[in-house]
Amino acid sequence: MSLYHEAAALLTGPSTHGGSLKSRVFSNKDLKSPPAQVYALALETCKWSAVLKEVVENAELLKHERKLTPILSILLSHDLLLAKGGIALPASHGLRQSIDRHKARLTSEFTKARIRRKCPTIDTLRDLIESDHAGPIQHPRWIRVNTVKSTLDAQLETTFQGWEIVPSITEVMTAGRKRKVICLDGHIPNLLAVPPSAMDFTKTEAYKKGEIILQDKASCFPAYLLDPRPEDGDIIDACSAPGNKTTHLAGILSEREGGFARGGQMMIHAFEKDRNRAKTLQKMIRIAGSDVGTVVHPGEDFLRADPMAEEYARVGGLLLDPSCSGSGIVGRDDVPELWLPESPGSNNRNNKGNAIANSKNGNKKRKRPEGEETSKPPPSIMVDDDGETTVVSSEKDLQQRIEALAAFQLQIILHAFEFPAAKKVTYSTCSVHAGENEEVAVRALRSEVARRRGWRVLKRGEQVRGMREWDVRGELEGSEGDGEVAEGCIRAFRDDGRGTMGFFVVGFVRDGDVDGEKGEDEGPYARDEEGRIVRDGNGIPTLKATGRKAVEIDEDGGEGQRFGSGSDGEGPFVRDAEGKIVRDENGMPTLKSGVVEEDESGDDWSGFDD
Ligand SMILES: C[S@@+](CC[C@H](N)C(=O)[O-])C[C@H]1O[C@@H](n2cnc3c(N)ncnc32)[C@H](O)[C@@H]1O
Repeated sequence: MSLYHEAAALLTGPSTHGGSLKSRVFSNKDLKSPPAQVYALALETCKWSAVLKEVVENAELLKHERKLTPILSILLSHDLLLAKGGIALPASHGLRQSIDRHKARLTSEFTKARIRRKCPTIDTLRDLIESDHAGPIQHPRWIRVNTVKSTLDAQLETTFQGWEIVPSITEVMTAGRKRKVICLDGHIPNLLAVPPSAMDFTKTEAYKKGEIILQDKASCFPAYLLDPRPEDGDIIDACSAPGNKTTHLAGILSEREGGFARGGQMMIHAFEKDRNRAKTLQKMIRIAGSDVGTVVHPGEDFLRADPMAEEYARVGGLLLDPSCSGSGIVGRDDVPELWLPESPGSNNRNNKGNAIANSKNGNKKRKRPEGEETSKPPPSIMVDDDGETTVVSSEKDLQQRIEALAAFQLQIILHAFEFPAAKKVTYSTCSVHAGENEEVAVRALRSEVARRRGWRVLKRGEQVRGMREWDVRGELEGSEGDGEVAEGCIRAFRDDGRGTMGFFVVGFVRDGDVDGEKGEDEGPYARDEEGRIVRDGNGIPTLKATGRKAVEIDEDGGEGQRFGSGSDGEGPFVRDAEGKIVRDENGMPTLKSGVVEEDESGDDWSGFDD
C-alpha cells in the first residue's frame, strides 16, 4: 500500500486506536511506510485542507479523474504543490499520473487561492495556515536548561544567540514563524518559552548533548516544589520514565552547595516498573549527565520497595508522578480538522461532521436543519499517559476508570508516607479530574499512616517562591471545603493563556512523628529530649550530622544564598526588639521594604511574569 493510501486510511477510516492523530499513527503496527512520514503527510494535509479543497474543486480534478477519491486528491495535491520532493511515487505510477496530468491547472488555482488570501508569497500563506491551525489560543514550547550540563547564560549565548527576549509568553505565542523570540519564565528557574512554530530543537547540538530538555512548564512544577536539598538526604522518584522530573531533580541539586554530582553524598533512586520505559529513562539520564548520582531501578515496582530497607534509610524526599488519565495533555484528543473537496454526488462534510457548501472563497458551513438525524458519537478511547487504553462510552465508564486510577495513586502516596526519614513528598498528575487530584490528596491526608506519622499538606505560604506565586490553585469542592488544602494544591489548565498543559501537584510535609515512633526516624535535624527540633533564636534548625545550622545566616544576617542583603548592615530582614527575625505565621521572614527577593536558587536570574 502506498504512503498516500495509508495516510488516507488513517484520516478517513474508523479509529481503532483512538486518541490523537499522532497516537493513531504511531500505535498502528500495520503501517508499511515510515510512521513519521505518514504522520507528517496526514498532519500537513489537514492543515492545508481548506485551501487544497478549493484548489481541487476549482481545477475540477475529481470530475476529470473519476477513480481519485477526495482524500487522495488532497494528499497528492499537497505533495505536488507544497512538498520539497514532490509526490513520493515513481513518474509511471497511476496515482501520480492522475495528478501530473493536471499540474498546470492545479498550480494556477493554488496561486489564485493564495492571492485571494492576500498573501504575496507561499511563505506568508504558510504563516497564515500555521496560525489558523493553532487556533485562537496557542501553546508555546517550553525548554528547560539542564543545569547539570549547562547554564541559562551559556544557552543564551549559544543556542539562543541573536534571539530577542520578550517580556510575556503572549508575545511568544503570537510571534510568527520568522520571529526568533524567547521568554524567560517567571516561576520556574532555567525555563524558557519559544514560539510554537519555532525551529526543531531536537536537531540542535544543545539538545543532543543533553544541555536543554523539552519539558512543559507545568511538568517542571513537581521537582521545583519538592525543593530537594542536600541536607534532605536521598530522593526517590517513584514513577520515573521517561525521566523529565528525575533529571530536573538532578538539575536543581547540581546548583546547590554539596549537591548532586559535585561530590555530593546524596543520591536519587529512580523507579520504573515498565522495563521498556526504563530503557528510555536510562538513556535520558545518561544524556542529561545525571547518571553519576542516580540509581535506576529498572522494572521495579515502587510499591514493592521496602521502606525499612537499609538502602532507603536516608530517603528524605519522594516525588510521586504516577500513571493517570492524561486528560490534561495538550493535543491528546486533537484530531485536526480535515476539509474534503466535493466529489460529483458527495454530501460534502468535513471530518468534524460540519456540512459545507462549495464556495470560490472558502468554505461555508450550513446549519443542520431542525429534526435532521445526528449520528451517535462513537465511543472514545482513553489513552493513559503511559499508553494504556480504555474504551469510554459513557460517563459511568469514565468514573470507573478514574476510580481505579485514584485507588492506585492513593496507594503510591500511602506507601511513600511510610519511608522512615521522609519529610517531604510531592504528588502530581497530568489529569484535570478532581477524582485523581484533590480528592486523592484529601484521602491521603485522612489516612491512618498520615495521622500516625504527622503528614500534612505543604501550605501555599511554605512553598518555594515560584509555586507560591502561581495563582491557579486547587478546587475547593474536590478538597472537601478545606481551604488550606485547596490553596496548597497547584493546578494548571491548558488553553487558559498561561501556556501550560493541564496539570496538578500538591506537596506533603511532616514535622515529626505523632505517636512516638521516633529514634531511627528523626531525619536530619538535632532534637531535644522531647523530640522537638533544636532551633536557634531565629528558628533555624540545627543539623544532627554537623551540629551546624541547616541554613547559615551571614554575618550581616542575610541568608545570602536565598535573599538579597539589606543596606543597613543588619541584613535584609525585619527584627524585633531582641534582634530576632520577624516571621509570619508560615515561618517566612519579613523583608525590609526596598529589599528585592532573588530566586531561591541564588541565581541572578530574573524572569518575567507571564
Ligand atoms: C506519568 S508517567 C511518569 C512520567 C515521569 N515522571 C516524567 O516526568 O518523565 C508514570 C510512569 O510510572 C510508571 N509506573 C506506574 N506504576 C508504577 C509503580 N508501581 N512503580 C514504578 N513505576 C510505575 C509507568 O510505567 C510510567 O512510566
